[in-house]
Amino acid sequence: MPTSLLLDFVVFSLFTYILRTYTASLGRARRGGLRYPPGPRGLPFLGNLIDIPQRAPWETYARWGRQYGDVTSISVIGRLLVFVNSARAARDLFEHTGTRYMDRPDIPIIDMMEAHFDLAVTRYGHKWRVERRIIDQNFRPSISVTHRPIQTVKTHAFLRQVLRCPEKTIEYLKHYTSAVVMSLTYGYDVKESGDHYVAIAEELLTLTSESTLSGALLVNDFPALKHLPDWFPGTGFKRRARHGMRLIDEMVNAPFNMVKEDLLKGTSKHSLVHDNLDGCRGNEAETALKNAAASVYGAGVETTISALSSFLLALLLYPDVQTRAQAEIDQVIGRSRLPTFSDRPNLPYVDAICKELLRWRLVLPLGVAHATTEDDVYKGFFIPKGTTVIANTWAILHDAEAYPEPEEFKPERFLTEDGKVRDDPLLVYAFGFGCRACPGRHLVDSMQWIIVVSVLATFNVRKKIDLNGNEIAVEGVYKDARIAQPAPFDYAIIPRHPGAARLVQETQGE
Ligand code: HEM
Repeated sequence: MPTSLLLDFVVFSLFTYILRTYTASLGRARRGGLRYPPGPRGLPFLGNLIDIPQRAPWETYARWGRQYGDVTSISVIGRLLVFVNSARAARDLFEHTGTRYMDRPDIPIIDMMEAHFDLAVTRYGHKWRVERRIIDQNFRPSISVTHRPIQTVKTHAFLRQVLRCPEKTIEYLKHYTSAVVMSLTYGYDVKESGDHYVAIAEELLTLTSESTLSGALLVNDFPALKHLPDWFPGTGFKRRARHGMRLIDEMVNAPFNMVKEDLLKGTSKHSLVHDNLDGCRGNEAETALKNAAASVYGAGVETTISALSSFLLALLLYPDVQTRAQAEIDQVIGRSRLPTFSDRPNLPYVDAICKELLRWRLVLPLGVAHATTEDDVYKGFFIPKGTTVIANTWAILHDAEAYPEPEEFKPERFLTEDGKVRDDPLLVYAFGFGCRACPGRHLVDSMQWIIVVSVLATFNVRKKIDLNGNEIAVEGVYKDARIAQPAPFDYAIIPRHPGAARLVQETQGE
């Protein structure tokens, strides 16, 4: 029996390969002799599967970009992948071609989990437009301004937590991010530890992120595998998919139903769901709202935590940055009050730190993969409909010509000679491209700024001292993951002066 199933698998895989090769040959007919974008030569059948590195793949793709051209392609088991390695090519493909590059690729494990609630993986079309509109309307700049009071209250709660237990600062940064997002989306106050909704969402995000990493699951390259029975060796991905479905059901429905119940009881607070439920007519509209709300958590929390964790790391590795920012804050605000959003125009160096944080350790070095909705020809190379197109944002924002010494954390690169904040045309690509660009970018802008300025105003972040009185070295290493995450590192964080601790304590009861 297993032998016949193994045979089935081989037949299915060959079928997949032949189908892709056949589709490619149709493509060849359509492309009238044009070649695919250049790239490294692959092996028969596997193509470039073994050329995809597990560590920092964006560096390899950038090298291919220098070797073969800004737009490079490889083939993985008959599937074409295109990498975009320069700002100019990204503009040409993503901004000057309408919606031709605005689809998402199919990912078999995502289909198996039925994770289509998530806007970030939703194919371009009606469902995407409806759910995207809900998020755009609730996070556009004029609405984002109204989110500031919640961000300020949650920031002060974070400062008090750090004062009480500084060694848990990273944990509290995570709490701050989910607290802001859950409050804006569902009007829900996240518990300080062991929160059910946060635990479910975190488990699901880890599961999907591990399952979609390149090479992580064979089923993503051989979709035919999903037809194997559950007991067949190596089909653990099926259990994983079923577990994912259960988590999704809980993550999408539980907080949404909580708001509905609270509305009936008259205890619901203002939030994205609360404010939009009234206008919901019918099941389809309600599902769209439910999906949009869950997408905000799915796309907004891990990404923002990544940027804020890199902030602590940057302060440890670049102590001069901390000193200069604190001097600016002392001069503009003094030491007798906490910063507020109205101080922002007078603190250009703090703004420059926030910009450099988005560039230095990119939250999503390869963005989120796009796909083509129709055939295209770029500079004489053929890119067929359905091709996965990956923007190498890391290569764009680490280009040494645009950003000298790109690996260094240098906020001053975002200042003009007379100390004003410089408008940088490329940084926006940290949030993606065209109509798929991140709808949460205005929220991030204020959520990140208020934490950065408040920490700098009240605490000193220093290297931790070991039992022998020596500083513990900080390597600044990142884990291998789709969303950048610093590997655990040691730090000490102490109030800057006695008055700072008092200011933080005085926020109790807000
Ligand atoms: C530092 C924090 C963040 C970064 C760097 C970031 C970056 C990105 C990027 C690169 C994309 C893909 C864009 C593309 O396909 O070209 C994206 C998509 C998305 N982001 Fe963010 N994001 C952040 C925070 C947030 C927040 C707080 C929200 C909450 C509203 C959010 C909601 C979304 C959604 C819903 C999508 C999917 C958009 C679509 O496919 O149409 N993000 N983000």
